[in-house]
Amino acid sequence: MSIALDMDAAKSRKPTSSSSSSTASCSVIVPAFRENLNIRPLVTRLFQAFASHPQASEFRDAEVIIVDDNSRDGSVETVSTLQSEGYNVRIVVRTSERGLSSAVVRGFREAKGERMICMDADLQHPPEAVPDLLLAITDRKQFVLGTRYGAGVSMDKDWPLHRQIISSGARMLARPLTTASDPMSGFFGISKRAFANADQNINAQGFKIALDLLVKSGVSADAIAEVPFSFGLRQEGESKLDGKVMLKYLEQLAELYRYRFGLLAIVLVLLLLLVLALYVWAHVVSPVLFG
Ligand SMILES: Nc1nc2c(ncn2[C@@H]2O[C@H](COP(=O)(O)OP(=O)(O)O[C@H]3O[C@H](CO)[C@@H](O)[C@H](O)[C@@H]3O)[C@@H](O)[C@H]2O)c(=O)[nH]1
Ligand SMILES: [Mg+2]
Repeated sequence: MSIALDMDAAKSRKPTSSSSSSTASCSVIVPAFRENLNIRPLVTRLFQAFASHPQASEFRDAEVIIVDDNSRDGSVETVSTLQSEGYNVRIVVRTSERGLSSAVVRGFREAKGERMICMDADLQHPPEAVPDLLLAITDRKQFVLGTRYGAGVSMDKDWPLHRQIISSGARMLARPLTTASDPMSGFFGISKRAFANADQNINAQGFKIALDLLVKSGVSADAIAEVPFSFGLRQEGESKLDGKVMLKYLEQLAELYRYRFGLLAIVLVLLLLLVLALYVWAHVVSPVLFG
């Protein structure tokens, strides 16, 4: 078996496909770093979900692209075995770049599908929800967001409290940029066309690529579909989110505020600071000084 670095390791078809793999109606992009143990269950569950969907023919040519940052943990070999079993999955191994968002962008650029989904490798995003997410991308809805805050869905009760708090804070800070309920979600989809609109301006730092694309693709609020899903627990391995990722998010926010509001961003920040100062004065300083 040959391992191609920074290029497709190989290609093949999913077992039930009878059509050419040179075109794909749908692409599923999976950023992955040290996810070998999750790759087989992810890929087999995805193709099972396509095959058993009432509109299975829509997914005849579906492809899965794993964008791996040189994990060297057996992921390439696992993909190769899956290919030999007939699954239309390939792996891009990047050797000179690192990072979740840039991996996703690379996958979107490689994708053949008109409709594209991004999902994590660790099975926190249910593969069974992918067909409906893909179908939610239409001419009118160019963006689909898997949301953890919709009716009837829940965060896994074991998701750590500190992650829930960080996530809510991050969501609040993004409010001025988008009306979407869960712009922090790593489970989302975009049409090739909307992605092309954003491509020149993407900031592929950090983890929050959906937010960047929401702002830069210029999709209007009514062109965003939302599909609730239950956010599960990572199956194998460890989360890669750390303090550095959170800092990158603040940098990204500053850039997006500038992008969206220009000079007004500075006024907005000053206003926020003023409100904060007034609050501190009224609730902390004034009671101490004047009783
Ligand atoms: N190629 C590549 N993939 C990466 C990298 N860092 C993380 N990934 C992959 O990106 C996916 C998500 O990484 P996790 O480390 O599992 O992130 P998380 O803490 O669970 O965060 C997820 O949920 C957040 C919402 O709470 C999302 O905001 C975030 O984007 C992500 O989906 C996994 O498939 C992981 O292997 C990287 O540097 N390179
Ligand atoms: Mg995870």
